[in-house]
Amino acid sequence: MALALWKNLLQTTKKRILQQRRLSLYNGAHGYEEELIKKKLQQFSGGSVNLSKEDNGIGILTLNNPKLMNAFTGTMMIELQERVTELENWKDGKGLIVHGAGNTFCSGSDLNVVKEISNSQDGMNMCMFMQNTLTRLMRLPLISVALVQGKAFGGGAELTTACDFRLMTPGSEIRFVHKHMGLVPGWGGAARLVRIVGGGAALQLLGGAAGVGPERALGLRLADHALPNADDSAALGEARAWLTQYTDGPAAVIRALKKVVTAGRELPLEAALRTEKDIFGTVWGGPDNLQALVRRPKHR
Ligand SMILES: CC[C@@H](C(=O)O)C(=O)SCCNC(=O)CCNC(=O)[C@H](O)C(C)(C)COP(=O)(O)OP(=O)(O)OC[C@H]1O[C@@H](n2cnc3c(N)ncnc32)[C@H](O)[C@@H]1OP(=O)(O)O
Repeated sequence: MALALWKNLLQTTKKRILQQRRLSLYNGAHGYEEELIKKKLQQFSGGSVNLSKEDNGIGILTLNNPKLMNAFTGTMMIELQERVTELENWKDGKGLIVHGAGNTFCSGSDLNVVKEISNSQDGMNMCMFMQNTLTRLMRLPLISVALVQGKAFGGGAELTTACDFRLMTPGSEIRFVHKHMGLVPGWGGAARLVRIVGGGAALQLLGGAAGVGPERALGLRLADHALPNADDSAALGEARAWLTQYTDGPAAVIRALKKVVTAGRELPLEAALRTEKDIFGTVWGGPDNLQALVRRPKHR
């Protein structure tokens, strides 16, 4: 009995590790040394990344380092990875809101950390670490929203692009400041930005390194909606209400919807079609489908 349980646990753990590898971009074959960079990042502590999972299937991910405008310390990068793993294992989840504490989003990497890891090996490992985490965040079977209050600068701007939608409050600003730091985005922000706004607008945003408020962001299709309220809890409530219009419904169906969109977004057409077929197979004839057939709703 104990042996069977142990074997089961081993198998589940192996499956989970394999799944994380499949969803990640980099491994040892790419010269990526995860344990090395985690050990390094662990030295730079401060702030936290918190997750609360609500009964409505919406997760609230909070970047919590308001003293530094929610800049990412080393331990926050590690905590973000841990929270993403938690979300991958949350089978009832349907949506996710990413926001910052204290009425602001995130001012990127903590510049004190950047200075300490400015050598090439640490820089490449940190870049791969954050790309892995943000790619897994983007691929979660949850409809995700970045709630941009205050400033989303540098890596903070990059993080917004790993969400499906960006909502902006009055006075908020997304700004790719990398040029002024002698850098280009390294957390996958450029590749994702091109897919969101197109190559021309991405070059304007990166080359100009200027702040973009809600109105211009809506025009560029960088933002999906402007919220009326800048106040912390009111904005969170409004973001929740906005997201609920898309997450309302059975978890299995909402999660399957996000998966077919991820496939369409990332795969060549034939592979995306095959994936869509496989995901279709998971809901066809399933409980939600059979119940709908009994109800026979009219979609007037
Ligand atoms: C690979 C790295 C790259 C990436 O990941 O893509 C990066 O992200 S590099 C970091 C890019 N971000 C920045 O350069 C932001 C720098 N900060 C600012 O421009 C301003 O602080 C602000 C964000 C516009 C806010 O200005 P303001 O409202 O006037 O507040 P303060 O400047 O007084 O900020 C309060 C406090 O927070 C500290 N702070 C802010 N951002 C960071 C940061 N990224 N790293 C470290 N510390 C940060 C700021 O220094 C203030 O602290 P004190 O000086 O102790 O008061």
